[in-house]
Amino acid sequence: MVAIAARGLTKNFDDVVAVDHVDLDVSPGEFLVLLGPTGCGKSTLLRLLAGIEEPTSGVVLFDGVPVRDIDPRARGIAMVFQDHALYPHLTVAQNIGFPLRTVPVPATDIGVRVAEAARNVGVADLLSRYPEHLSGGQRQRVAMARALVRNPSVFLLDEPLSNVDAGARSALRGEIVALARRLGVTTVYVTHDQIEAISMADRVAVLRYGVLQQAGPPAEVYADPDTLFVAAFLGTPRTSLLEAAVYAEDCRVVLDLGSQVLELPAGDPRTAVLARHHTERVTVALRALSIGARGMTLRGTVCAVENLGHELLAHVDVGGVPSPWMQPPSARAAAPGESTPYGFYPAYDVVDPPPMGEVMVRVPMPGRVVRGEELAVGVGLDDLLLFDRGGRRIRFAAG
Ligand SMILES: Nc1ncnc2c1ncn2[C@@H]1O[C@H](COP(=O)(O)OP(=O)(O)OP(=O)(O)O)[C@@H](O)[C@H]1O
Repeated sequence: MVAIAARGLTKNFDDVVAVDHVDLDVSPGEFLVLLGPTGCGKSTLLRLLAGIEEPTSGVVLFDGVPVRDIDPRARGIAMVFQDHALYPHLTVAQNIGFPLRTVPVPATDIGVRVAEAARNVGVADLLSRYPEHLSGGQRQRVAMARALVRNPSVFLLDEPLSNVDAGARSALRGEIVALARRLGVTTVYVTHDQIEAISMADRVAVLRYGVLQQAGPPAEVYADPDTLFVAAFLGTPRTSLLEAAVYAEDCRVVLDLGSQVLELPAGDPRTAVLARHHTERVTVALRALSIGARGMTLRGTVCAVENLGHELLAHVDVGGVPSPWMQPPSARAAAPGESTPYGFYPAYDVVDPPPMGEVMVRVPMPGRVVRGEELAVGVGLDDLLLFDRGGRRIRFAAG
């Protein structure tokens, strides 16, 4: 098992800073997921970690040794990409065994290793087939077996499931994690899918414009985001972002949302911390709320209801001012596929605009809520994630 470390890792392509002073450690045997929107530098960072891209500055270390000083064959890296790129004229067995052609392995061992790799990824019964007779998921399994047949110590995967249909994808997620654990390989997995990241990672590292925003266990990064970007990027249903001004007077602190205010509980030491931000504009990030009293109250009108089967999701217009961070590409007449200045595409795009000035409210089944209904929604102090104008978290706890 190998420990991977990035130190001050930077990669420029002309005037594009694809990876910007990244410091990151991946422990031996860890499953780390690089997460971020398209163009944020995930693939470039992965290639830098593999030593196949030369950094503009900084270094990648494998067990303390610069990866560029290690002979590529001795790095023990297996890579899997989005386009599994199998050889169409070779059978599954021949595809899996292909990397062993260049290593001194006795012919009898090749068969054993191919069979073992195939078994590991669940394609042992497909060995004599050709790639054209495989489903997308099966092809990606074969690509993984081909990568693993050399018994690597580092496994690097770049969006391996994006061409796999939704049904096979969720099964493969679990299998990839189980496989990486069983083989004890240090794994770095790239995705722009937050659900994939959260469900697979030991730790998730969120990137935006090449800058590492936060790295930590998924539950921690989700619940305790350091930046507005992380709060907005992680969350299903999407996190609502509302503009507010802080107003503090004596021991009273309110968040002025424009059409209504949230009065924070007086006397709570966490409230006192916020008083230091008197008159500042902040962004309030709210994950889906639930019905019921929670100290503070937001009032609004139900403007849409989604039936998710196990619950209803009410979009409640609270008359808030949507954060400028959330302007969709349509607001700037961006070309399809273009990212916003904040890198939100594809999480927020023209077809599926973000909830503007709304909050999401979960209504458990059997529940009833209809469009046009007035709702009073409870908000607890712990529900509020606040960010300053630079998108940095304002924490209630002192320090
Ligand atoms: N070889 C290259 N030459 C010039 N610019 C590049 C090159 N490779 C990447 N870039 C740019 O660097 C930035 C990061 O690209 P990268 O492919 O690493 O992002 P990504 O997060 O993996 O995106 P995606 O999810 O779309 O694959 C982008 O702006 C991209 O256009």
